[in-house]
Amino acid sequence: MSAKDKKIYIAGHRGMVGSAIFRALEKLGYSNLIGKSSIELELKSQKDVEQFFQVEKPDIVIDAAARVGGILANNNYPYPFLMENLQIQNNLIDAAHKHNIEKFIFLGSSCIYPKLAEQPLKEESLLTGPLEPTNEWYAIAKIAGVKACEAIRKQFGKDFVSLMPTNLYGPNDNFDLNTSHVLPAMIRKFHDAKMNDHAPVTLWGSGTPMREFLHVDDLAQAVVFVLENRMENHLYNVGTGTDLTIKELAELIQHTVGHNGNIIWDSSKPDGTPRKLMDVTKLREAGWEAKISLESGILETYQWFVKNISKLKEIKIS
Ligand SMILES: NC(=O)C1=CN([C@@H]2O[C@H](COP(=O)(O)OP(=O)(O)OC[C@H]3O[C@@H](n4cnc5c(N)ncnc54)[C@H](OP(=O)(O)O)[C@@H]3O)[C@@H](O)[C@H]2O)C=CC1
Ligand SMILES: C[C@H]1O[C@H](OP(=O)(O)OP(=O)(O)OC[C@H]2O[C@@H](n3cnc4c(=O)[nH]c(N)nc43)[C@H](O)[C@@H]2O)[C@@H](O)[C@@H](O)C1=O
Repeated sequence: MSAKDKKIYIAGHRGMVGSAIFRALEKLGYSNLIGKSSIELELKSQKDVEQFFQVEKPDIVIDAAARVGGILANNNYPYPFLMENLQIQNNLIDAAHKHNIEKFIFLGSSCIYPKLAEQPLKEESLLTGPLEPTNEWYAIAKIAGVKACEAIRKQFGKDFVSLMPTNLYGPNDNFDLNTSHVLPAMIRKFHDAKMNDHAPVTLWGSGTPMREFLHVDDLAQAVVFVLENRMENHLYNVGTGTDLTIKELAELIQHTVGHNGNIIWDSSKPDGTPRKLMDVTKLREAGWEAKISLESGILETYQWFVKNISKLKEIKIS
């Protein structure tokens, strides 16, 4: 069977990451892709996941399903960020193992690394120090996923790989101001303020933390690369290798959107980790690197936001 005819299940295919992976594979001619919404398949249910694997028998699984959110959502809802992520990934990883899936790609996040780890963050820094408190719940779930895939690889020699992307953005992002990450939040806040006679925009924290941003279509290319190659290691960072301060990001988005008002920094909101720049040497040496500049990525995402403003998703957490 040609690789492009293999049955590939993309868990979370309606989300920002899953939909980008789906688009990328479709464009390359992969003809047997499956996705299920959370209404069609509740991934927290072990029974339902097991039944799905029995019926569908996928060859390859990409896990882009998770409880995801920005700094405030992570800080305010520790239980779902820990428990839902453990449940979803445990069910998928264990079913993939039992059903002898030939390749499994697990998506985690740069927050798995210790808060004060040496920068740029190398894969070897995992479990060398305390985590950032605003997202330790989510990070612990993701670390468990990385370790489960590593254990299966070590004990059974199976091709289970974990990718740790930096902060992502792009089409189908979450623009809900209570639960979103900073980049979509800034697009929405500056756009709404521009429409409101260039009213002031309130942003969170001090503006001094540094973050690295990767366009989700670049991440999708990294996933395709890992899908098409037998990787030497179990864990790879995915990023651009460059970062900027939150204040610099605000200025870039303000300029792109065309807002002329003031920016107010709300110091009652958390800054989170001071810096989390990825060392992407391992994946670059294997043959992948990011291509989309932050400037062009933000412009394209802003255009997508304006076009889709009436049908944006709202992510509520309880
Ligand atoms: N966004 C970011 O900045 C970053 C994301 N990542 C990782 O990328 C992955 C995807 O994130 P992203 O695309 O941003 O997240 P989204 O919130 O956009 O998408 C998550 C997807 O997971 C599905 N899902 C969530 N819970 C369940 C459930 N209980 N049962 C079935 N499906 C479920 C949702 O399905 P439905 O829509 O049908 O409800 C949704 O499609 C995650 O693993 C995340 O950790 C890593 C680094 C940064
Ligand atoms: C991907 C990653 O995402 C999260 O970590 P984070 O990077 O800290 O999250 P963030 O994007 O929400 O914020 C980045 C910075 O930006 C500042 N900030 C300013 N103004 C707004 C604002 O309006 N909204 C938000 N959300 N942040 C704002 C904010 O105060 C912070 O200093 C984790 O959930 C973690 O689990 C994870 O994996």
